Amino acid sequence: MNSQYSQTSRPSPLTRWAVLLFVSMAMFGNYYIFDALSPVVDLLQSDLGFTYKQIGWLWSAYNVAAVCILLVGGYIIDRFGTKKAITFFAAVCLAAAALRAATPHFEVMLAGQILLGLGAEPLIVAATATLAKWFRGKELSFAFGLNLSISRLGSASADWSTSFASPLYTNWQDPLWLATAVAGISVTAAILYWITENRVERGNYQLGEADAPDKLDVKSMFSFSASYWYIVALCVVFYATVFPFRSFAIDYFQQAHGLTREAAGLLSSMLPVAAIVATPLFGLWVDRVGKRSLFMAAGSLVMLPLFLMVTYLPPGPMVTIGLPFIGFDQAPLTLFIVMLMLGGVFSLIPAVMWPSVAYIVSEKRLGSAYALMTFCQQIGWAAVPLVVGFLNDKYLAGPSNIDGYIPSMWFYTCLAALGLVFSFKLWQTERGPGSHGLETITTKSQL
Ligand SMILES: C[C@H](NC(=O)[C@@H](N)CCCCN)C(=O)O
Repeated sequence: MNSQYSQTSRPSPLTRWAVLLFVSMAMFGNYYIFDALSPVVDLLQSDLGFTYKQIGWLWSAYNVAAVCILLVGGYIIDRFGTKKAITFFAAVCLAAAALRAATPHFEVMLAGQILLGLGAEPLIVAATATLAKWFRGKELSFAFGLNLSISRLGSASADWSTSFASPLYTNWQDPLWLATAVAGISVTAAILYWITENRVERGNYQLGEADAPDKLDVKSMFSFSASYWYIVALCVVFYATVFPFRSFAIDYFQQAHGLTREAAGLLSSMLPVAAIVATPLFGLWVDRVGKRSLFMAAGSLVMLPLFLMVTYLPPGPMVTIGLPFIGFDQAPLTLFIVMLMLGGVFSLIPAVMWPSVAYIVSEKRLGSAYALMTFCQQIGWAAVPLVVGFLNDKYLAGPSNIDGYIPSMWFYTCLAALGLVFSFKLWQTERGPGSHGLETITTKSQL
């Protein structure tokens, strides 16, 4: 791969890290906009009379749109290049955020979420392609880890907005306008990346081409190995559990556990906060020791009891949670521990799972492999909020009937159990003759 680059004419490391910063800022905005809906769930209900089912639809609309665009997103990125694609998709996200904030009508908000799905997921794909282009043969995994950390900071900031922007939470609309402003950061960062890459191109530096990263190759998609499909299956159930749980978490902590919005936001932010710190560290660790499928199985095992723990365990004493500059509040110890554990799993599994595909699939099919994996992920992730919204409505979940949340917690647990089965099957396969080296390949073994 390095042969693609002319070593004498490569851009400086400073330029590379500047590109990482700009692309990561674009991702920061992307993740913030998506997560900004969670802290206003109760306001959408009280101010606008939305049901849980409608709110479930708002999230699922994002995924349905993403599924559709993923079929052509790779082509758009390849055809127009990453700098134009990132800027274009960031602008789509900005328009989506504005549309979502503009009117109290459910249909308009739904259109905003659809537009967000059309912009946000291809932006993530384009960002991955950019990192591959700029960091291949260099610090690629580390760059991915840092990129994911900054993205998660976007998610955490949306949760923290319940504290640092608490005056906005007197109505459903102002927090969504704040998200629109953050989308402006994404567009600005994308333009800065465009300018940087233009300068590099004018300076006759060579970047090499990224692989076509996420173009869906229908013909070859069914010929991947069993290990690949176990990873895809784990990816589907893992994200179909964690992302919807996160989407409903702030409201759930408020309604079922009586927390203030600030405390619920802080508690929910434990998930991305843990991931910000731990994701690159887990990546470095796994690179050193291998044992990737074992790590995935261990993560799935830790996740299994967590939703039942928040449901059935006594809340325990109130403890102070929070961060300097963001704020502090009180939350039950049990919830705090569960969120930290979930944060650990949310760091471990993505840090191991996505790079593992690169060991299983040949480089020239990596784009199709990631596209297919993301495509399947979106379908699972689209379906679950609908089911959870349906269960919460059916069992009349709310502050006066907190048992109404139990069915959805069991539903998450069943998904987590499936994740454990798939990761265990992967571990079995990778310890046998069908192994791809997930357990054995380490940075040392590749020297
Ligand atoms: C790396 C992975 N990203 C995804 O799964 C994206 N397809 C969706 C992210 C949506 C967050 N707004 C991750 O974040 O773990």
